[in-house]
Amino acid sequence: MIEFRNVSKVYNNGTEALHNINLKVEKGEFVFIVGSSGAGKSTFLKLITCEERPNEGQVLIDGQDISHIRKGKIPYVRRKMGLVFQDFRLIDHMTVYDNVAFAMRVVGASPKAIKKRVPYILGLVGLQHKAKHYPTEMSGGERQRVGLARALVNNPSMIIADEPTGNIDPALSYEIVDLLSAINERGTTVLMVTHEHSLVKHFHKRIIQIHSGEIVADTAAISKEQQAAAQAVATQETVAVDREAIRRAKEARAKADADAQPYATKEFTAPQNNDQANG
Ligand SMILES: Nc1ncnc2c1ncn2[C@@H]1O[C@H](COP(=O)(O)OP(=O)(O)OP(=O)(O)O)[C@@H](O)[C@H]1O
Repeated sequence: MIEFRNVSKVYNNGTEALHNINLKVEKGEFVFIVGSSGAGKSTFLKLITCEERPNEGQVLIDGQDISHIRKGKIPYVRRKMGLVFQDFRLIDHMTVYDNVAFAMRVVGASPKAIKKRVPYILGLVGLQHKAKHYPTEMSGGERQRVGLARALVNNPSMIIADEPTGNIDPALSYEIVDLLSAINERGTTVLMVTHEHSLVKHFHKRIIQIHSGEIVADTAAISKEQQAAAQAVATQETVAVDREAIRRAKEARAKADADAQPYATKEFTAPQNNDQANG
């Protein structure tokens, strides 16, 4: 579980990137983080990965306050996380297999464990047949699947992805988010920053919108009871759910959809067309 308590981040040059952020992401959630360029999205992720520290407040991972954690302890926190980057960050002179195996070697996995695990993970992302290829011989979508395999190989409890589809063909972006969804369904928490409103519209996930360092929308702002009832409605498991709860759930779902709607329309703008969209 990830929790932000009154978190603010000011960079050394005086830029306040985040202001008084409060939120919880429960284990197993899938969250899109959206917002215009400079809103504070990457800073938000960097506070989770301990790349940056907050000036105020606390960031908790599974109940552990990591805001002032000692440098030597950071690798232990990061082992809970699989990181996926916009620019893939693969090692070009290593094969796909070795790129993924390398992530296991650095945490001290045995050769036997590596030999067993890497082919399994490559199978999971549909790349077992490309194990001997080099990243430079692959498409952007395939490279990002290698990036996902590397992020997953040490069995993290969460995937932190900063614009993972930013450098790939829009059609292939869906494949990547499909894969992230499948991974999420197996219990891994997913946090994904994106500028692609079509993805956010297509995949019905929790959406957190950051604007000028503050959370201005969060579609999870419905009660647990309403979420459970909404789920029951969606799966027709209505036996134990009373009619009033169902009605409230439907209302909550409609409100959540309405809240999510701006992301599918002109109000949610990618940074490259900000001027156009705002003008
Ligand atoms: N290392 C840094 N030093 C100083 N200011 C920074 C630093 N990193 C980010 N900022 C500033 O903090 C604010 C938030 O930046 P951040 O990178 O978190 O935004 P973002 O929403 O991820 O933007 P983008 O979508 O363009 O990646 C911006 O004003 C940015 O210029």
